[in-house]
Amino acid sequence: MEHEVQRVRAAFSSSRSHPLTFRRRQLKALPAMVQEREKDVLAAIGADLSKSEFIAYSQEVISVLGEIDLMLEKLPEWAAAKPAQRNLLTMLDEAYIQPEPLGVILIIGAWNDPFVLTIQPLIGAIAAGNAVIIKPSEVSENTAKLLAKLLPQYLDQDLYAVVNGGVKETTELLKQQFDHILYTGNTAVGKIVMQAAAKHLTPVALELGGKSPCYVDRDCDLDVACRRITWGKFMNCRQTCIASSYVLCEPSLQDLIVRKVQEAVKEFYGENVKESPDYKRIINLRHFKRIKSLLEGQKIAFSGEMDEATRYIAPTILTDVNPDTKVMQEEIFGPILPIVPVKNADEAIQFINEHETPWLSTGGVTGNEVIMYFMLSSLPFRGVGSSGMGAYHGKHSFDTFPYQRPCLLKTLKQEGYPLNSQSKVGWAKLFLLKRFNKGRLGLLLLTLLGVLAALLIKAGYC
Ligand SMILES: NC(=O)C1=CN([C@@H]2O[C@H](COP(=O)(O)OP(=O)(O)OC[C@H]3O[C@@H](n4cnc5c(N)ncnc54)[C@H](O)[C@@H]3O)[C@@H](O)[C@H]2O)C=CC1
Ligand SMILES: CCCCCCCCCC(=O)O
Repeated sequence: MEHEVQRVRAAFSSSRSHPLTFRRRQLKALPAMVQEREKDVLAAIGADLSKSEFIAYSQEVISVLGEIDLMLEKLPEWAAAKPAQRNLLTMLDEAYIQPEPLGVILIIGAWNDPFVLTIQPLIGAIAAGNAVIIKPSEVSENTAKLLAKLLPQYLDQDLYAVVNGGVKETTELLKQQFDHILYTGNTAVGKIVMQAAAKHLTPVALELGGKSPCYVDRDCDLDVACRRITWGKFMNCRQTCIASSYVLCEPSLQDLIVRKVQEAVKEFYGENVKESPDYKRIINLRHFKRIKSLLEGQKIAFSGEMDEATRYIAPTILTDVNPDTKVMQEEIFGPILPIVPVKNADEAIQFINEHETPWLSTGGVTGNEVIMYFMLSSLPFRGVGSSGMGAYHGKHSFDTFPYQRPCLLKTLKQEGYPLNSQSKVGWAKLFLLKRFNKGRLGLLLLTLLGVLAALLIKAGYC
């Protein structure tokens, strides 16, 4: 492992990942890979998560292709140095902010959307000029193996490496020094990642899990609301971190919501959900048993059907759910929709605020919608509090993976050091502190004085 990280670091030290032409070439290789090996990519995702080709493409491939197009279009603008505002003391100097590659980035992916959650951060890291070690989740092993096979065929093999393996390998990787780590996965492991990173003072972006509350108001269009909740909640068997976890509504709406979600399930997946090609399975037996245990003692208003042999859990709705039960305490990450009755919107807000983040301070918010903000690259994809820190997608990836290096290139003419006299400190105060040059007239005078002083300095009179 150490050798692999050193190999990638040596490639980064050669600086060949820096030029924009190189970054563009690497970025362009990714859609080529997706196009030429589309069948393999969709088959691997399908084998891991039983997603049909249509669904795998729309959930995992489209946003990757969109992200690459955006990066290619915006790279020259985002990577360019940005002029910084100068003050009277630096009027003759050059001041700018230059986005610089950080170095070697570690990307640790999760299994639930194994392609997009690994490749989308990779795009940002490449665009920002970094070298990258990619650690796909071992749980989605088909996608992990395919990435290890394909990426070296399309990308620079020394700068971008895939490391496969389980907890042992990830633990070993985390002992190495990186310049940034982006981890997607559960909160408990997020803490392990952050502890490991702290040893090297490595910055982290943690994309973690949590609860995503969904409040259904009496005045909303209930048909539309229930269709959207159904789509987000049961897509990928709700193995999606940002889909609604539970519904809060007035008691009088509860039965209506059950009925309308039930209707939408029938419309989306047919009479027999188990036979629907669009309905997925739970990723493994461990998660199947965990989700099953969440139903103990609950009032099941719809379905609850399960089949351990095929890890099938039907879209299931629980009503009158007690907030103190396990299903409301843990992240569900499965197709179970608890409904918790509350008196009104105020009580819903109070309920959400009393629970662990995401509270009303959430990583993201959607109104009249679920999930879809993931598809809009102009919005940062992020958690807050216990659902994580740091953001990526589009420009936000570009603000995460390079660092913004402040650059001040000073003229050689203006030399006033050392600042060791009362009069020099007086001049510095006058030039730098607003409260010493209050009032428009004073400011104008001061500006004129500054310009005059600057011209005199430039002309060599001082
Ligand atoms: N905020 C976000 O963007 C997203 C968050 N998630 C969250 O991810 C979770 C589901 O993924 P997981 O089951 O955690 O995925 P997982 O079991 O695949 O773990 C994620 C990664 O962590 C590594 N890992 C696991 N245990 C480890 C340990 N003890 N030490 C070091 N590394 C370890 C694995 O090798 C893997 O690469 C859910 O909580 C979900 O909410 C999922 C998707 C998106
Ligand atoms: C139009 C399809 C939208 C798919 C969104 C996929 C979200 C992936 C990240 C997650 O697991 O939370």
